Amino acid sequence: MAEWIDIRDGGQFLYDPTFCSPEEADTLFAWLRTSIAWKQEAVRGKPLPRLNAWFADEGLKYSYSGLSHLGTGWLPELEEIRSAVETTSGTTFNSLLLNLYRDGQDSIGFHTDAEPELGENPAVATVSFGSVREFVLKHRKARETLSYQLGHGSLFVMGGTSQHHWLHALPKTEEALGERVSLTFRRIVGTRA
Ligand SMILES: O=C(O)CCC(=O)C(=O)O
Ligand SMILES: [Fe+2]
Repeated sequence: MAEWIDIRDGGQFLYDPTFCSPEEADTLFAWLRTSIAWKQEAVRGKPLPRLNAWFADEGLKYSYSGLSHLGTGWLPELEEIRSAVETTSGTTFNSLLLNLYRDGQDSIGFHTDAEPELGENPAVATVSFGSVREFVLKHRKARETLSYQLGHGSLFVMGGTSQHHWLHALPKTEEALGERVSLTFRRIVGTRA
């Protein structure tokens, strides 16, 4: 059973490399590639170096890339993963941002997931499929970085005060890598329509 690990300044994470069995992970990865309407979003006119999709509880309002969205519900497959993530992480989630990194040149730069609509100490749970990618956490003030190789079928949860003190990123790499999909579950609070 994966355990929570304390990091500097009240941050916490949990890593479960065998969250999905290899067979489950293969099936879900193939399903995600073909069943999700992936879109390249642009922020201030600049295309993001990855593709995205969103799901949220029906009627839930949230903003993303500067646009307001209204949740329209879940697909059964995603609901099943959400429920397993909730059990392992001991947290509940009402929204999901999916990322598709097409190759090693797709990435996400250092940022926090500290949007006000996620509340004071948000937990963000990431399930990974496909190519193994490096996930880096960097403390805002101390010279400390933590690096994890997020593998096919793994679960990584950031919790506690992580989003106040730590930035995270999925750096570009020159390695010839195939696709990776990440499912990032979040809980939006206090914005119900
Ligand atoms: O793909 C990942 O593992 C990280 C994605 C991320 O940080 C985000 O979507 O906010
Ligand atoms: Fe993030």
